[in-house]
Amino acid sequence: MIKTEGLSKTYVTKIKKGLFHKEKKKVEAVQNLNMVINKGKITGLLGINGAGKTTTIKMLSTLIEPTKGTAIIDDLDLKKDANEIKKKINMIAGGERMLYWRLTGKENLWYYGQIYNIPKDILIKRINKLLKLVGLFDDKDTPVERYSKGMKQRLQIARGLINDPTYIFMDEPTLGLDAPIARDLREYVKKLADEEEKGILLTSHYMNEVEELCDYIYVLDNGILIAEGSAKELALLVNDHKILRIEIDELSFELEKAINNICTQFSGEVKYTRREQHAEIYLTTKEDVSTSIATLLTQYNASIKKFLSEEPKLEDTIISLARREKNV
Ligand SMILES: Nc1ncnc2c1ncn2[C@@H]1O[C@H](COP(=O)(O)OP(=O)(O)OP(=O)(O)O)[C@@H](O)[C@H]1O
Repeated sequence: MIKTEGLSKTYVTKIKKGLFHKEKKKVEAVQNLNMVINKGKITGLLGINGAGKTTTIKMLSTLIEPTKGTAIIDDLDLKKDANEIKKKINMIAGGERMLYWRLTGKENLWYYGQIYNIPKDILIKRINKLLKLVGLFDDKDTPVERYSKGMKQRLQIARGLINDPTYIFMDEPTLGLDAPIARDLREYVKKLADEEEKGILLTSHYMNEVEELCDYIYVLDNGILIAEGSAKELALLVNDHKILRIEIDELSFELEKAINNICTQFSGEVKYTRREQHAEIYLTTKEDVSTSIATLLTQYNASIKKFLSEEPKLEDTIISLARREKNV
């Protein structure tokens, strides 16, 4: 298990003021973060741009030192045991960084294996296993410059697994990939947690990806942890209304009046749109009124074309949470 304890990072940069004067500027990128990452689970780290996600991953990967606080990784302390921790972790970033384009896929993995001092016989077996895992075995002797975007990204995953890490930090792993390739990658990520028991920390701008993959989510805003929970739990924190989207063949004024009554009763709002062939009803209420509305539609013999009870989207939730913090 990884447990961060008051993990914090303040960047100090100098900005030019006039010709000869420089002023120090402090950015509190991450403040007092307490978070848990379990083995065999995918933990999400979300936030709008500049929230502190990459900084958190860089600290956990021992690339930058925390200003305050620490993290305990199994029994090791991030600040004191960085060398031991490096063997247990790895980072997978989106994009095409960290790969050597003139080397083949296999040579890239060999190079990174050498950095970790992995014994030759183990490394050969592991490289073959990883190339098969990410579906690149047949292309192992092709230079990376001839790989497609998706192939490069799959090689990134293999590179991130070369030291057989217990914990993997994935920063936007599907960034810029086409939908089918991204879907395949999500499958790999799921497999790593479910079948290989890896503990994964994932940041992503794609909300559907986070909703689909993450067991537990932490939400950062301006470096501060503002919420945590499963996607459903987070949605419940801000979305206190339910949405019903209905389409019927014909909307009589009596039925409209009856729906209005229910709506008033449950402090809701309703919008009607009459079209040539059908009518649309968009209803938001504090409580779930789907059963009452369905009963009403049956009573009035309405011919129902669509009846959708919508779940609040995680993206709306994150934006609402961030707004709630700023009181806007
Ligand atoms: N090396 C640095 N020096 C100074 N400030 C930095 C540095 N790196 C990041 N920052 C600042 O720290 C804050 C957090 O940045 P970080 O990159 O961790 O956020 P993020 O959530 O990953 O953002 P994004 O989604 O845009 O990648 C931002 O205000 C950023 O400008």
